[in-house]
Amino acid sequence: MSTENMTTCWDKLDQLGAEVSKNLNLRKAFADDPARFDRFQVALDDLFVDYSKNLITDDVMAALRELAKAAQVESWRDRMFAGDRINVTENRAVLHTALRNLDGDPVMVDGHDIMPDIKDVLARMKAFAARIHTGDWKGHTGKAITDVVNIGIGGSDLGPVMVNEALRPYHIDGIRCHFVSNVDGAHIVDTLKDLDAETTLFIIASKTFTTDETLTNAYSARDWLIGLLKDEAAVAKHFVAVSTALDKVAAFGIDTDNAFGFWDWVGGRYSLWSAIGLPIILAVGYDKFEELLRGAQAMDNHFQTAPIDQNIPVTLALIGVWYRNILGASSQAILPYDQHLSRLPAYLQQADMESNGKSVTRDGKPIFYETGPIIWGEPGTNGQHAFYQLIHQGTELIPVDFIVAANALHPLANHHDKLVANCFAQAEALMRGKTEAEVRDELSGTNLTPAEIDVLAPQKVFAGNKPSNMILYKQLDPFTLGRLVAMYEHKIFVQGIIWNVNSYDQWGVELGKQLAKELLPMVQATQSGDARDASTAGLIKQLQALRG
Ligand SMILES: O=P(O)(O)OC[C@H]1O[C@](O)(CO)[C@@H](O)[C@@H]1O
Repeated sequence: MSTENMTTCWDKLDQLGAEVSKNLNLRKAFADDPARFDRFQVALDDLFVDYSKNLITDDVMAALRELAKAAQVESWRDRMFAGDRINVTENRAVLHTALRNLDGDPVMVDGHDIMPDIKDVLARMKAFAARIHTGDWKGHTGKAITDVVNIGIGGSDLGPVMVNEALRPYHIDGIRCHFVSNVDGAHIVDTLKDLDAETTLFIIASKTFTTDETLTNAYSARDWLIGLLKDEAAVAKHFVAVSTALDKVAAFGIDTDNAFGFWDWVGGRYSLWSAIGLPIILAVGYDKFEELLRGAQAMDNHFQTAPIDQNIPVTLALIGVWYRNILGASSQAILPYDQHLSRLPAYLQQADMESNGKSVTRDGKPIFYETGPIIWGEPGTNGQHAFYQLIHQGTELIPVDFIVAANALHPLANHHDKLVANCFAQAEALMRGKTEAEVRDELSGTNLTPAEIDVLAPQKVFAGNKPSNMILYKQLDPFTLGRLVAMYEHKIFVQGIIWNVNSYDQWGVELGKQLAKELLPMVQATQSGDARDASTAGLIKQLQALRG
């Protein structure tokens, strides 16, 4: 990318930012321009994105698209899909897109077509899931499996958790999936409390098979099982693994015939499409998993072929850059009006913040501009009764993604109508606000005194001009969920290119892991903590005192 072109683009955007901050009033912009909604929208079939309620003008969008061109987003995109090693710090390709390239061209890594390997693992997962679902796979005592416990953390947990919650209406009867991630023993103890060892299957999911939390939980699960079934041989029928490190799987004691592999070109937070998706297949069946992959593939095709001005991930990414770098927003709210998407914000926290929470460039130079925003959110309407106050009347600029389905997958149509009305109402309220004149007009009909009105009126003013995207689709089926998740993956990719960071490493998680290892013997009181900094040493002493 040419730094000079980028600088010219940023200068132009800065200038537009000053103009927009001063002059753009969204309520007026809609009143003055009846075509605003028609102009600021992008779609992929029924997946529709209204971005007209953003603090943008045609000039802003044009300048942002110039920025995308200057950053060579399209050629980086093509390099990613082609298997170039764009994860430079780990010298790896980034090919989660190949995992859903179900009927596409061969994808080559080091001269080897990876598509047959991908299809082979899919076929093995399909056959395994069929054995579980039909009861053909028996536990150690000859009973069929009723409960599956996925033990994993981060990317080996959040994706399947989010998808299994999102696809709850598609769950197969007779199989319950549970997820244990936290090293806090409460997580596994609470989960296992109501389970029957004879009918429980554990999936140990870890890309590296070295993650301490996962191995600690895996060993506790093993102890629990052997303790109840009184036979070490039981492990063979109750433990399977998902990993890129099949040698370590074998060392743990799981037969590699019962292991499902994936590859180093799949990033942990991009891995739900790989064997990491096994709990999804067990929960909803292989065919629904394939629909999920096909949805992601549809978004991949769109991302690769739609022109920049009609490209959903590119558009969302550019609008995010506009808020982050020009208008000074530090966070992005993800507000799905869908109870089944309750884990989407947590999933996107890892996807986005672990990818773009960086402060050096791909080639190791310090960065002097803002990169990834804080991602947060909760489903509506619950959030309305909690934190929306701050979005409407607080001092932060918080761009919002509203996400909602036109149709519910449950029979309570009146609930869904209210849900959608609330979702649209929030987007409208944020945009239009309520002026002091409007508030005073309302209060004039009450029996408040003029002095009381003077105090109350400013409290009831909504500044408005608060931005949001509305992401609307027919229904939350596996295909749509696949499109939605891939849309965010590619949004994150585009932003990473513009910010010149490597979105596919995560060195920022290492220091804490290293220090936890050092501190463990001090917490266990087998080593003195006195040499640590005064606060840490003091905390260790205080801990020992409290333990008596
Ligand atoms: O699948 P693994 O290797 O156990 O790693 C789990 C998670 O840990 C991380 O490395 C961060 O701690 C994530 O990137 C990853 O998803």
